[in-house]
This record gives sequence, C-alpha cells and structure tokens, in this order.
Amino acid sequence: MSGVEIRGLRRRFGGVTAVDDVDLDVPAGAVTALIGPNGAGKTTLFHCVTGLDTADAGTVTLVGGNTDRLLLSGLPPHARARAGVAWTFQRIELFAGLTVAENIRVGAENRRGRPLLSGLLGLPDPRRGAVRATTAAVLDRLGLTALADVPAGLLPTGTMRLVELGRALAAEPVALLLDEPASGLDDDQIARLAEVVRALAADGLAILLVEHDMRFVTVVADRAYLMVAGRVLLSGGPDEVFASEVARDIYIGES
Ligand SMILES: Nc1ncnc2c1ncn2[C@@H]1O[C@H](COP(=O)(O)OP(=O)(O)OP(=O)(O)O)[C@@H](O)[C@H]1O
Repeated sequence: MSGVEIRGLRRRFGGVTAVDDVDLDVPAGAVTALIGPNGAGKTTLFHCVTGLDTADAGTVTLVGGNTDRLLLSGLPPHARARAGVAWTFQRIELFAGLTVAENIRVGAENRRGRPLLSGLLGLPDPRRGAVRATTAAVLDRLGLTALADVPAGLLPTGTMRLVELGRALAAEPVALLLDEPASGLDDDQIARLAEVVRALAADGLAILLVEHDMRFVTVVADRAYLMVAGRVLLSGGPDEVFASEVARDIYIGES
C-alpha cells in the first residue's frame, strides 16, 4: 500500500490514554474518514501524524512519495511537510490580510523552500516561476481564480476553507489530512467540497479526514474508522459503519 501507515499508535496524557494502540491505513487514491464522539482521540491521532504531537509508542510511516518508506515518527512537523504530508486545521488559520493567491503561494513556497542566500541578498528567487505556476494551477483547480486578489479575511467561511485547502495542496503533498473540513459550511459548500476531495483522491492523494458530519463522510469517504475512547472499534464502508449499533448510539440525534 502506498499512503500513510499507522501502527500501534499510543498517546497518553497523565491517566488518559487518548490514542490506544491504533492501527490505521490511509491509502493513496482514497478518502479515509476517522469518526467518533468528542474526546475519542481523533485530533490527538491527527496531531501524531502531522508531528504537532508526539506519540508515546507506535509508528507513522509514509509509503511512496520521494522515498519508498519514510518513518515519520520522531520528525518535526516541517520535515513531515517537506516529505509530502499536508494538513488543514479545524480552526481556519489563513493570513487574513493577504490575498487568496498570496495565501496559496505560502504553501507553494514552503514546499520548495527558498535558497537562504538569495533571500537574504534580495536576489530574484530562481524558483519563483514554479511557485507562480503551482499557485495558478491550485487556484484553477479549486475554482478560486476570480477571487485571487481578494483579501482572505473578507471571504465567507466556506470559501476560506477552500483557500486553506489550496494552501495545503500548493505544497504538492502525497498525503492530505483534513480536520473537520465541513464544519461551518452550508449544504452547497459541503457538496462542492465533497466534489473537490473526491477529485483529489482520484488523482492519487492519500486523504485522511477527521469529521463529525455524517452526510459528508457518507458521500466522500471510501472507508471509515470509528474511534471510541482511544480505540478503533470498527472500520468499513461509511454506510456500514454508521449503520452499526455503536455508531447509532453515538450519532443518534445528530444530523
Ligand atoms: N494536551 C492534552 N492534555 C491532556 N489531555 C488531553 C490533551 N489533548 C487531548 N487530551 C485528552 O485526550 C482525549 C482525546 O482528545 P481528542 O481531542 O484527541 O479527542 P477528539 O476525538 O478529537 O474530540 P473532538 O471531536 O471533541 O475534537 C480526551 O480525553 C482529551 O481530554
């Protein structure tokens, strides 16, 4: 399998085992959803993949990409990003004063890095052409070209989420992690986001989604993992997982 392989992952906070011996595959070319009630450990697992948190045990491995198998465990977030992992947060973290294009360009520049010396000397960046091309391609892909020059802070939430996704995509990742991308979106925006996410998976990205919105998960995910109290209780097609007794108990009353 190429994608992200999680094995025996464990993370404790004092007496709480937030992630308890989790195995999970995020294959390339598919959307994998991680679902479960508040406090299940989804965000902790997500952060152990990005490197924003450090697992106490287990491994996270990137399979494919620049190297055949790269152990991500132990690497800081920027090294994981450079290896091909990109993510978006539940809380939107755009530069409000920068335009849509500038925000996306940040992602493209992070990926390519800028030769330190030319930056310090104020010389033209030799990679600027590639950054510009990537930014234009991402704007086009997400239908944001007409908004390229609009300050991100002026956009409605749904569009901001697309810009954040654009910034992640501009890094040309192998694996993409999305933390509650549908939160705060209306039905039309959710449908549009679902289309974009499906198309990205069809292009070969390995996508991991932490999500509460059942409808979105059902439409977009190939496989869902149900996590409760740090453990994966079951996994399978989203319909099958949501139809299970344990999921029905959790999601009853939710949309
Ligand atoms: N930094 C921390 N320090 C102490 N406990 C933590 C920390 N982060 C998470 N926890 C605990 O770990 C458990 C899992 O939390 P986590 O945020 O990963 O769950 P979640 O499934 O993402 O929940 P939600 O859907 O509400 O975001 C919870 O009991 C939480 O209180």
